[in-house]
Amino acid sequence: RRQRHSSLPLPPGPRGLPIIGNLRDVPTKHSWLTFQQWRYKYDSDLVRFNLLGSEFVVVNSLKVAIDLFDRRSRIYNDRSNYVFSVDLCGMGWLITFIPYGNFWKDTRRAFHRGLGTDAVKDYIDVEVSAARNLLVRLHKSPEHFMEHLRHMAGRIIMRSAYGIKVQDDDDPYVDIAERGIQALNEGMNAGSFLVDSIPILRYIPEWFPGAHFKRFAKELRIPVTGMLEKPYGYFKKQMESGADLPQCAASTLHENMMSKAEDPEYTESFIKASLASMYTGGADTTVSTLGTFVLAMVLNPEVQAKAHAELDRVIGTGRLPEVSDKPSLPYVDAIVRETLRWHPVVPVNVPHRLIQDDEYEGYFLPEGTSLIVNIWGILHDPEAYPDPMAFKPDRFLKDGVIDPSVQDPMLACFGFGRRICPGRWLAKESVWITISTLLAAYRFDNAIGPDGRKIVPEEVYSSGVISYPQSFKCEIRPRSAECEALILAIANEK
Ligand code: HEM
Repeated sequence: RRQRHSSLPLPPGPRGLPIIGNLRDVPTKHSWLTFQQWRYKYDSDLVRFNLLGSEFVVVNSLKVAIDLFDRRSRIYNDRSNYVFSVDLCGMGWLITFIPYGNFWKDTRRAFHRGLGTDAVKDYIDVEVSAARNLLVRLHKSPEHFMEHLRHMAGRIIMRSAYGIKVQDDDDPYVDIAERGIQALNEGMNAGSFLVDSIPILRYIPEWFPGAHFKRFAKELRIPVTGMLEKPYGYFKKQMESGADLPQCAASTLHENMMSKAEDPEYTESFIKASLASMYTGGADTTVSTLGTFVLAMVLNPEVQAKAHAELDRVIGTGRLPEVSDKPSLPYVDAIVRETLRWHPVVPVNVPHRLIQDDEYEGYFLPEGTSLIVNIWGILHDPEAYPDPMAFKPDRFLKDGVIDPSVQDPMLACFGFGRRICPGRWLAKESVWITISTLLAAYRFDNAIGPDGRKIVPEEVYSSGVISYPQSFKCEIRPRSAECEALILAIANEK
């Protein structure tokens, strides 16, 4: 029991039981729905709960998230709450889990140099070419659309991070990265995080009954380390052999940082961490966003028809939009915003750890508290977004243009403070390019079941850190003969 240093109360929240705290109150699935109910039940934007002695506070409003994570960023952006479990699974290099400190700052700096605001312009061609490749793959096997989206995301990141041109099928580097991501997800779900709440578990030998999580964590280290080392190894080999390397984050970082490094070993360690974090942070998030887009189009044919009408009017049929067309396509822009809002990829972010006692609006927040932002809750606040469960791009428009008075979902969906998603520039660009390209070429409809009736996909989402739409069936067809001819012409360009 910690000594309290304040007479102020803690934020309100459910009463817990001795030792386990609120373990039974926090659902393991779709926790964001419960967090939103708590907001109303306790009439507070800050709700507290306790898990096995660890204090948590859920932030349920944009204003509070900005006040704490942006305005008090020095003390609200640590992540040392996972050091033991992360070390156990060999994930210590992943930016998301690096505690606030010099290694994290250097890794983020490298990320910004490689894929930050300015650098991202260099990869527009990569994103456009990946979106065109997606059109061709969809034409061949539309039923495997989720796999094609995954391939496209891998293609963009491998090329922009390491300069690797991914093969059309069974690419070894995508395979390594995918196995690494799967291992990371399994590690996060396997209970290894218990060692952070109950540190004594660290000393339990692997053979001890119930210590299977330790053996499991050890197995995960192989794919997780492969993801860090193998693509980087390829890049380095190419570089050392004097091969003609395409412009990529790895080459930018070598030019700008490695060549001037006082301690090359240390510099290389954070460069490698930033590059591998690009794939880890960028692949699944992009796939989930685009999966949500396809689901939204199938469930909302009237929205799709409006987008098609806008594209036909502005750029003409049988043509693909270019990035420079963006300002003339406000309805497509509104669809991108609504896709990011409707089912945010990260509904509840990975907790930020508070590094010193603090007070906010009459509540005491003790050092060591883990703060979670209910991103889903913020993006489903009926005051900001009336009828929040519906997919309505029109909510962002007024007189045919984007209405600046409607809260941009990008203010919340990429997180907050110094931990805000460093890949958001790349993500924003590639999501817009892919959505506009898909809308220009294809129509998404309900699949027809064996009984001849339309199959209406359910809006069911997974519950991990990254939330995905459950796999669903749909029909994806070129919008017209002209569009089909365009897709076949792209296929023949190769
Ligand atoms: C639609 C796509 C994406 C969404 C919605 C998204 C969302 C997020 C969110 C909510 C966070 C947590 C921020 C916080 O803790 O407050 C995050 C962190 C992160 N994202 Fe993204 N992201 C996306 C795409 C990407 C891409 C394309 C990359 C890489 C190229 C990336 C790399 C990362 C990394 C490395 C972190 C960890 C940052 C840190 O802890 O310092 N993300 N992202």
